Amino acid sequence: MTSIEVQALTKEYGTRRAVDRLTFSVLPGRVTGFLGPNGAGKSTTMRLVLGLDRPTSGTATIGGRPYAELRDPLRRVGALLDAQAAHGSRTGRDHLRVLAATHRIPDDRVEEVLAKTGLTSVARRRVKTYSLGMRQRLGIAAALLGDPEVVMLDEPSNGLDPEGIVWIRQLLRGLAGEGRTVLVSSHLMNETASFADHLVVLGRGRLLADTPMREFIHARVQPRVRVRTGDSHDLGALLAEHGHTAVREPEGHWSVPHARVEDIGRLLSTAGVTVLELAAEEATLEQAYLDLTADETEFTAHPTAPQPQEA
Ligand SMILES: Nc1ncnc2c1ncn2[C@@H]1O[C@H](COP(=O)(O)OP(=O)(O)OP(=O)(O)O)[C@@H](O)[C@H]1O
Repeated sequence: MTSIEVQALTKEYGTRRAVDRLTFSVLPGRVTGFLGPNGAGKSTTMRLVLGLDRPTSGTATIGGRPYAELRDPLRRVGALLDAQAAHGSRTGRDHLRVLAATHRIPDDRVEEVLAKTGLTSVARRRVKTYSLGMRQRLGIAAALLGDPEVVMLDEPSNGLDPEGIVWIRQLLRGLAGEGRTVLVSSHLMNETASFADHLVVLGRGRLLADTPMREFIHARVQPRVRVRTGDSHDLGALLAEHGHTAVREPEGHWSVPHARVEDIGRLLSTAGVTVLELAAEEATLEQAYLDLTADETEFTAHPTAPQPQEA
């Protein structure tokens, strides 16, 4: 199957380095989440992979060839970069038929992707009447038209309603399950956590991480046990006797880092403590991501300190 290979890829706009010596691979059979703060270089990298922009140096290839050299590119690579790209005065169906005709793709396939993206009932409407979510679906339908081995989607969940978000998750998992190479950029961490197997994270054009998602989270955020008790016990002292450092949170519960829920539960039960809540707090992708990118964010709102009131 086909991988995307990015090798020492660099793109400068004037004096600004948007992409800085990036090297990574996107492999088949899994969904790779492409993350990074605003302006980190995700869209630029995707544009370079798709031959829409020329690198200053380095290479980006698909199955060993630059995009421009692919024969029948729509059948090899499907991409959604900008959901607004469709012609507003065409119907959704006609937009796809025009694309299909230029690649000798039969009209039956247009009907298939309309059905797959839930657009059959609105296929006769002009694109300018479509909501943002419907345009996203149309962009995804266009990306899937050639039944490509490689699928690249820039912010595909943008504008989708909750049902659409569930749909895209299943779609991405399905594409990877069929052995395709799937690269998806997103700002939504919970979303990305629900569909990605692997992550590539950029900050200011540089590679910050290229790792399986589980490893990415567990290397940065420790799982904790959350406990709330009914008694006014000094839980901190009790847990300290057993080698745990518990922290009392402002909301009133206790957090016990590096602990297992089974051990804490047994310990509290033996001590006769009334337990109201006991849960394993899973580390989240959002925590891990914010930890990694804290210093890489170009646009950060700094809270201003309150100024002394003038008399
Ligand atoms: N055509 C261009 N001309 C000049 N600068 C550009 C151009 N395209 C992108 N840039 C700059 O390159 C940097 C990377 O932008 P890019 O859009 O690739 O980031 P991104 O990670 O996709 O951001 P976002 O999450 O906001 O979409 C930014 O500083 C951006 O201003």
